[in-house]
Amino acid sequence: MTETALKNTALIAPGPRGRLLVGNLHDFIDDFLLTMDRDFIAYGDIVRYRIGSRVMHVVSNPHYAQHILVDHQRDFPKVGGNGGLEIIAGNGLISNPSPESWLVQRRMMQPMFHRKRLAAMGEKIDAAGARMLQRWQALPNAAPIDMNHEMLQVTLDIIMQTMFSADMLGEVGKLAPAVTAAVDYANYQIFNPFSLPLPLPTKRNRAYMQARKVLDSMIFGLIQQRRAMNEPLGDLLDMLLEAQDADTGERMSNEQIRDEVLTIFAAGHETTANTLTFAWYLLGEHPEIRRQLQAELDQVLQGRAPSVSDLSNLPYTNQVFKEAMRLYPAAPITGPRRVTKPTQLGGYDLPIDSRVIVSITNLHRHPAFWANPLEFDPTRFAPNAQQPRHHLAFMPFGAGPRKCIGNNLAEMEGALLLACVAQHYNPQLQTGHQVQPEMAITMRAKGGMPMLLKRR
Ligand code: HEM
Repeated sequence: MTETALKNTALIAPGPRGRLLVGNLHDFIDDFLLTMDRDFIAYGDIVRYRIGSRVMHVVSNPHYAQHILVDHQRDFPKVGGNGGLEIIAGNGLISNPSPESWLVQRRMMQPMFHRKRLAAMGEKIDAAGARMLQRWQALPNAAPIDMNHEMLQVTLDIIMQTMFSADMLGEVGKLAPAVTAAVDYANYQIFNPFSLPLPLPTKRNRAYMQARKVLDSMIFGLIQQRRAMNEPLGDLLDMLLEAQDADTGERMSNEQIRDEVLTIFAAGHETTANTLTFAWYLLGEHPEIRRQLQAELDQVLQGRAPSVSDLSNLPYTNQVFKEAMRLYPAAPITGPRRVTKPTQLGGYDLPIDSRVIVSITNLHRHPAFWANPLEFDPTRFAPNAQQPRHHLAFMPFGAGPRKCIGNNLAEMEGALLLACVAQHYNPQLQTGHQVQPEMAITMRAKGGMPMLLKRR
């Protein structure tokens, strides 16, 4: 069929009615995750929304994800100017909307995240896990903790260790609270599109500007200090400084390095921490699965501390982490893409210049691709149990050229931290707490995850 013929037969996708001027914005602000879930059940794999005057579709089918993110990705570039992560990461890899300059950046950064290079950082990850356990040893049995806070602390420790070498960690201690303040501001901006512009000195704006100042001066200081050193330290900062465009030999400017450092900070620790937090909740609710995980750890490790090099011998541990990512993907949607060519998906028209988002949450729970989709069952990922399903029915790290660059690091640290904790503890949700996921740039547990840290 020609494009014109396609257009003539296209239908407008179903979706909830919006309000007069703002369209469906209020649904997203009220509860983004609930809206996506409810409308998927009510309307199906493509749902049409209106945000102000702009049409946006949320798609929840792996075939459509393949079309948008992989096969025709050039026709669906990532959109800039959305606030959110861009506020922190500027022109960093995750938020750069220009396909040309993004490609140069991606080629420069890809080798940093190669499995072999990351394995060389394994000791730093092992050490961060050991530090967490040491901290916990001082607590009494069944001490009440916020598991989300604990997981954020350890993943931040890992990203600090791998990004900056240990001798600089004292200096960068101030970085973490400034990143948290900037992420809070970015999150507020997403759900409050009519908030007062930055130059106006509101309390919130001033707090953000202050955090931004700390981040800039500290990162530029570290870059300057490192450029003056002769010895490479082998951390991510070194790799950013050394990264070169293979074709032109060009290196990154200080501003670009600052943006990439903040991108890796912002994209690289909360995601893994939130996944682990939900994994502890799931394991607490399913003691039989936790016991199976512990049996594997006991058998393979024989009581010694786990290390990154053990992970290839811990298949069930890896499966548990994957299944937690399936049920609670830390990035529940892809960033919005712009439709630049007349497109039909599933018989519905996606108009030019409209936006399209892939719902990772809905793909991961799609009843056509998963048996008992809401059940926590790590054996779905056992090598001998792979059901014939579309490979994008599970895509916690996205797909296509803009797939997560940190996926290997996330899987490595996720499985290692699961092993570290499960070897010694049976964390249990505190009685009476209702777990509710919420969207805050990443998917996180609303109000944290109050648990009792029971020793095994
Ligand atoms: C469980 C942990 C993680 C999850 C679920 C996750 C998920 C994702 C997803 C879905 C995307 C694609 C977004 C899109 O298509 O719009 C993405 C991109 C990205 N992620 Fe992750 N991520 C995780 C961990 C990490 C880590 C550890 C790092 C770095 C240390 C990282 C850095 C990035 C970057 C830089 C991009 C942008 C890639 C590009 O556009 O070329 N992520 N991530």
